[in-house]
Amino acid sequence: MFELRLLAPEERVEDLSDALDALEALSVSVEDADAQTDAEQALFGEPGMPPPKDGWQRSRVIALFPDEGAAREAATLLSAQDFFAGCEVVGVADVPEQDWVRLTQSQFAPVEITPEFWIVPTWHEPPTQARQTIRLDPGLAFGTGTHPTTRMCLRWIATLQPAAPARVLDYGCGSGILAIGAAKFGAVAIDAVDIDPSAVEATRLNADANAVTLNAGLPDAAQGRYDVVLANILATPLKVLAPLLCAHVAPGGSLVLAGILERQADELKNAYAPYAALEVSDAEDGWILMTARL
Ligand SMILES: C[S@@+](CC[C@H](N)C(=O)[O-])C[C@H]1O[C@@H](n2cnc3c(N)ncnc32)[C@H](O)[C@@H]1O
Repeated sequence: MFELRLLAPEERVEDLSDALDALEALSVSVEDADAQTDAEQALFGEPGMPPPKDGWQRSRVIALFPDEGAAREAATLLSAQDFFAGCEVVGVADVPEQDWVRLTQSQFAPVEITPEFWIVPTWHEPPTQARQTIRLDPGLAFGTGTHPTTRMCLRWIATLQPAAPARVLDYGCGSGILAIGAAKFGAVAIDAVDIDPSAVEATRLNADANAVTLNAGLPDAAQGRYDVVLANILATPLKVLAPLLCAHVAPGGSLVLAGILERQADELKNAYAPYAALEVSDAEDGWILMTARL
């Protein structure tokens, strides 16, 4: 395979990517051309959402083609377009054959939640100190343990006492990682719900792979009261869902919310004030975990 390397200002990245797709590039990736320099720009997206921009001030756009002729022809065609103004062809290079599966897998190492609790891809051996593991491979649904919001929820779950059998609701389950974590820490009756049917399917598959019994479904599968209600979504839907989520928490039960940025703490406290007194109980990389006892 051959890669065509281009430089583009931020406002040209979308047009360039669309044109490369139309020219049947096998893949198009965009990187910060100033990465690892003082001019590097951080682009943050909320969990499950794309970053707020299409590219960086100076973006490196790399398109993969099956042969050199196709890569060079794409460079010629693009250079003739009006929207190419301000862009630059850096070159065409041969990409050595690689074991792509192995390369992709090598990017997903086990993730430590606590020194004894780890998320471990199926192609890895669990670390020797792991006493509890969730086996999970990257898939279509959000939740592999690499995002701070998921990790904070899992750290909270790891404090559950195995002696107290708990009915748990995972609202916005994604991959099902929180529901599976709750099962590993003693929960006995677990409902995991999501508006996305592919997340429901992923949750079922991941639960089976972890030998965990749970009930996965669309949101109306959540019924009655639970000892623990977990929801890692985003601040705006969490505010809308406040009465519904709180109505699912049993008296004396716990509400655990994530997907909230530090600066959103007061908005969330106010939205939940009629039902629960939310407190910030963990923080990581600008994200917070908010919990309440009802
Ligand atoms: C950030 S992911 C969290 C996944 C997983 N629970 C975790 O902690 O990694 C949020 C999930 O919530 C789901 N979701 C978003 N809005 C929802 C809503 N109103 N009701 C139920 N699920 C929702 C999304 O489809 C997505 O799978």
